[in-house]
Amino acid sequence: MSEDRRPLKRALISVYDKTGLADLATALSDAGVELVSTGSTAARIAEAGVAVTKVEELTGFPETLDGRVKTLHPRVHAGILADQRLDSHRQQLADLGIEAFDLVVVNLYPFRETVASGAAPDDVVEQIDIGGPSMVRAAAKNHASVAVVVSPTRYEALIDVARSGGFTLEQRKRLAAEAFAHTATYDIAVASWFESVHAPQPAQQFPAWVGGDWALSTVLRYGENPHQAAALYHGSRPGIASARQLHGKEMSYNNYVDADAARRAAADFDRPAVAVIKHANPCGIAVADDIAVAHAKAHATDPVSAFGGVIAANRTVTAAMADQVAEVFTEVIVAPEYEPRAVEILTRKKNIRVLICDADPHGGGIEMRPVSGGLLVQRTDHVDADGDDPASWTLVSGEPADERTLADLAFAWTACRSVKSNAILLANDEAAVGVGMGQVNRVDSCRLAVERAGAERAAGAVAASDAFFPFPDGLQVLIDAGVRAVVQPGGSVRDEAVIEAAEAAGITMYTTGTRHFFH
Ligand SMILES: NC(=O)c1ncn([C@@H]2O[C@H](COP(=O)(O)O)[C@@H](O)[C@H]2O)c1NC=O
Repeated sequence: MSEDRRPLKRALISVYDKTGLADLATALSDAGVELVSTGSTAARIAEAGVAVTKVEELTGFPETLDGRVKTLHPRVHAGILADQRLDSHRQQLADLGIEAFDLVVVNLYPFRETVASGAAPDDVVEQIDIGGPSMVRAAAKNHASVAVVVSPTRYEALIDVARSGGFTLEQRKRLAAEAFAHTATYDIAVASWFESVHAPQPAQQFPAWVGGDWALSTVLRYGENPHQAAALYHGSRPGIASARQLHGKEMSYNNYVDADAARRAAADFDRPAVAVIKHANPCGIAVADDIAVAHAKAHATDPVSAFGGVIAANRTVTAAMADQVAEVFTEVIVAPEYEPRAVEILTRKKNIRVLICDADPHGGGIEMRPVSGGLLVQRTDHVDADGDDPASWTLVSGEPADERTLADLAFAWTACRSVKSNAILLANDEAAVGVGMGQVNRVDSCRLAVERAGAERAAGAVAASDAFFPFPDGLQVLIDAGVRAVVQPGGSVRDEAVIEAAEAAGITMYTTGTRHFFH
């Protein structure tokens, strides 16, 4: 037996979640561990036919105030906190007639779940566990003497250890680290609820404090580049970090970034939509009545760039779409669902990563981006913001668009939102035909979009610009390429000159009054 291994002789068990409790109590008792427990935990252990001492027998004080005070007693906490390496602590316990604990098993009141259930504030407050975290923190602090277990997922290992002589110091330290993370996560949930929901400051749009709560999902092979170590963490909201992978190699750092961008792009549309992403930008995006048709159109935007792309669909992937996808080397496909036949088709391809993720990519309504020394927080950019509905647009040049042109403009305007600024997107038949992305001036984005489209597709296309044209030069590039209608936010000090250029060319131009920068 390792020197720092401490046998488990006496355990305090107080759990809200009784999963696996009877088996645990039976196994611990069989291994010679004496059990002390709170109200309904003790009742459940006794029901399993296992000897247990009620905590009130230990404290000589009844569990009171509707359970608000059960274990908050020196006889409990001295038993947890005594550093059993110290003669003085052992002596003091002996003088006080208190027995030490070697093991604390606690799980907490379901605070998060109670909030999620929509319970009334008073009921939520009642689910703030006080005694539980106190015991967990005390045991974690005293890991030199005590092992602490905060999750039923650890019971199996705990039983093995109880039978084989107890935890080593290294193991107790790991359990303590887990326990402190557990209570910290719990307190972040409580503090966040108080800050944002229970005690908001109406004069202030954003909370005075934001807590982070990220758990390691996996260590990735590497980061953006092979020399960068990287890992994936997940939070409490569902999203790409918790997507289910049905097939394919391990997701990479860049795969996650691109899959997130792809989902964001496809989710902006109500109709079936497909986005093909490369380096976080769409190289193809389209809508149609059928998801396979949307994919065929999105692929046709730029078949060269689609090679090695990341595809997101906002509908169930059909066998017809899967057949098309299987023909092109694709890194990742992510969708809310797949037809069984589509999975069969896709999983025949060795390299494609097939992901299911049906979480709303805009869920939560808040976006956070770390910057050095801080965090930028903003409300999520929504396509349904004022200005996105064509009915609210202002016709500033040319004839009002016919139905088809207006549908193409609305598509281009929405699709343009997922293109990194400066963004210009040319579209036809509700599919992108040329995308100019990420340029440091708008003229270059216009040139790029036209070049990508090619002369034939640019002529007669519509165009969307994510922000106003600061000069007529960018617009002129589009006009010269034969673009028939343009939608842009407007609002430049040179709007007049820009509108004049549109009028001189006789093209239709709408302003939206809303900008959709994306960095
Ligand atoms: N108040 C206390 O002294 C106290 N001591 C333990 N608890 C919690 O009570 C629960 C277990 O209670 P029971 O065994 O009655 O189901 C555990 O989730 C534990 O974290 C307490 N409850 C809340 O603070």
